[in-house]
Amino acid sequence: MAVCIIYHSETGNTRTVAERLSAEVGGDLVAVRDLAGYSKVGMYLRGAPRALRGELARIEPAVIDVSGYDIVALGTPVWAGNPTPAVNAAIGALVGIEGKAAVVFCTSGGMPGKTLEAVTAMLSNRGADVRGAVSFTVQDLRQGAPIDALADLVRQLEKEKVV
Ligand SMILES: Cc1cc2nc3c(=O)[nH]c(=O)nc-3n(C[C@H](O)[C@H](O)[C@H](O)COP(=O)(O)O)c2cc1C
Repeated sequence: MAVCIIYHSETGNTRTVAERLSAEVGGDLVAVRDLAGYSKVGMYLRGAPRALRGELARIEPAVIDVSGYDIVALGTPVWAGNPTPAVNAAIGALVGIEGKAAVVFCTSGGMPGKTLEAVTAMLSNRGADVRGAVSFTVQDLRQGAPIDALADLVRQLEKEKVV
């Protein structure tokens, strides 16, 4: 069962979840880069307002073809209670997402706001079948908390696809 794990991460937390998910369930990792190249301060001064407005970043890769996969996992950092502009753009960059099972996840300082709902809505608008959403806090991740809730979701989807 082919799993594609797509994520944006500026400071490493969302990447950590993505890599741990890949270690547990397998799957290819796709790191989305925001070409704005934010500094730490720039993320707050320029990035957060853009996230709040739901803007799309210029990203690399510009096209993300998931047509060869069965399941797509998409992860975003929370910026100002929203997905990042890079993730907004990544959803637009997906090719072959129609009808595909998907799960979404985010990492935050503890106030994820409407991030998971927003990602779910955008993916659904692209025709994905979003089957679950999991929120992680930086504190939990630092303490090595398991990512079972997310890995189990993917495993469950794999089971359903086999039968
Ligand atoms: C610009 C900016 C805005 C943020 N806004 C929020 C927020 O609204 N709520 C929250 O709980 N954490 C917020 N955070 C914390 C991040 O969501 C958290 O550190 C996340 O794990 C970062 O992911 P990354 O390490 O993959 O880049 C913000 C961080 C940045 C840089």
